[in-house]
Amino acid sequence: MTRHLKKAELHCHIEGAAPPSLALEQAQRHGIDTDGFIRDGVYVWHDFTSFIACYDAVASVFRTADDYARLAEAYLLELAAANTIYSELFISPDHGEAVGLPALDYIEGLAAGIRSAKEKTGIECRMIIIGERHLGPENVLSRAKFAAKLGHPLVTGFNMAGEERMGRVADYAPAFDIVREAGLGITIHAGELCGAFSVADALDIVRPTRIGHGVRAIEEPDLVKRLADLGTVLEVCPGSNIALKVFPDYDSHPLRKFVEAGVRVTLNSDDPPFFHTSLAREYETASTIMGFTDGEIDAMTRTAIDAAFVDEETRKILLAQL
Ligand SMILES: Nc1ncnc2[nH]cnc12
Ligand SMILES: [Zn+2]
Repeated sequence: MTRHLKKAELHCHIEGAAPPSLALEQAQRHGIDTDGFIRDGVYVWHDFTSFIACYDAVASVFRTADDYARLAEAYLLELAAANTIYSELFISPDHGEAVGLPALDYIEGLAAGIRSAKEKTGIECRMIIIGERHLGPENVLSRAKFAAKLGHPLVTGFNMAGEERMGRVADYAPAFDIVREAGLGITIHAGELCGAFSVADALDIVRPTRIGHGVRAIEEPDLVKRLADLGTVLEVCPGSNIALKVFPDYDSHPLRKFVEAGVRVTLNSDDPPFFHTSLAREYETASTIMGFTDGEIDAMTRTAIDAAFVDEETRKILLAQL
């Protein structure tokens, strides 16, 4: 039982956290037909490409700042009810803009939801701006420039997500140079759809403190050692990896091997309802299926707080709660 354990999450995409019930309500409110992407109350996709198409369709039912406030608050209240003290949300203003919602309104809507959840439960939350890799280097660069200039107290980092098989990390290097210069925290999706070379590229070129997934680094023992030596934190999302068939089953999942090799790891849900999971379920799976002790799981939560993109005063307050 992990119900009693304090929890923290570094890797969850906000549109990917929308339960189908909320997406259906939103679709009804805006008169959008959901037959193409929700069937029998379940999101419809079968591989990474169709997952991204489904994600984009779900995102399109959130159209106003209030819609995004509602979504962020609902997700954070669910996390807080599961004993979660900290959440980092990946936000992609490109999804707002795709339905005519300006980036600043998108962010202010999310911020309102975050503030409301904090008032109700005390949960602390920060936003990480996403550049979507499949929108191309120019798009990611302009999103990085936007993030660097924003100066919003709740926006503390930058990440690149999306289609990892498109281009090489080097194509996106200028975007990361800009956000690094601006002092934002940096994390990047790598080693999920692509192999160890993608994680090595990320380390060489982006020099992030954290990597989203990173799990396919396991294919290269020297790279695993490099991650351990550098202290790079992996945002591991086991349920997502199984759902997307990065690994066939939990027995083949490398989380335990990373821990044994001294790599710093955290537990995350990624896009919970798409993958029939939740942060609470990831914790429970780590315990009951992957065999981690409460002490080992607590250590992952502590690692998440240590690696969180927050100011040191907030980190101290969060650590004191563990
Ligand atoms: N698992 C994932 N990998 C890459 N991009 C994503 N966007 C949302 N979920 C993602
Ligand atoms: Zn992700």
